[in-house]
Amino acid sequence: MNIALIAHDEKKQDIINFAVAYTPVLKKHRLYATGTTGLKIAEATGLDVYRFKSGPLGGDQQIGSMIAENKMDLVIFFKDPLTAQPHEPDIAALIRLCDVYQIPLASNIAGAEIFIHALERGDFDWRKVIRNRGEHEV
Ligand SMILES: O=C(CO)COP(=O)(O)O
Repeated sequence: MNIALIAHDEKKQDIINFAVAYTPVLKKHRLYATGTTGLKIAEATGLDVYRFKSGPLGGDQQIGSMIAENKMDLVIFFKDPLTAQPHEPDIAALIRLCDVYQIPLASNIAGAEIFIHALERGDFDWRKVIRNRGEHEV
């Protein structure tokens, strides 16, 4: 599975803790991240993470582009609900594309923990079918 990992600054420690706790699961998948999030996860876990640009510099849009191309299976995006971001339109666009293409999105650690167990159980294997068809459902 291709998994995107993203966190705003106030949530970076959450995503590091999450990635450390679930390194054995995450290492079985292809990981993508926005710039700073990816760097911090790689440093903390040793996981191989493909890093896009930092969020405010277009990273959310790059991940959105992968969704539009049917190349992203799961998005874990720990948003900071208490701080205004300079790139709110990009964040909204990424979330919107998850909804357009039915891509599972966890926006906090509580949801992400459920996702990771679901991933282990194979609950997201339907994504392989959709991806291998080469086109989205919509
Ligand atoms: O801003 C972000 C997501 O909207 C995250 O970007 P960074 O991972 O580069 O901090």
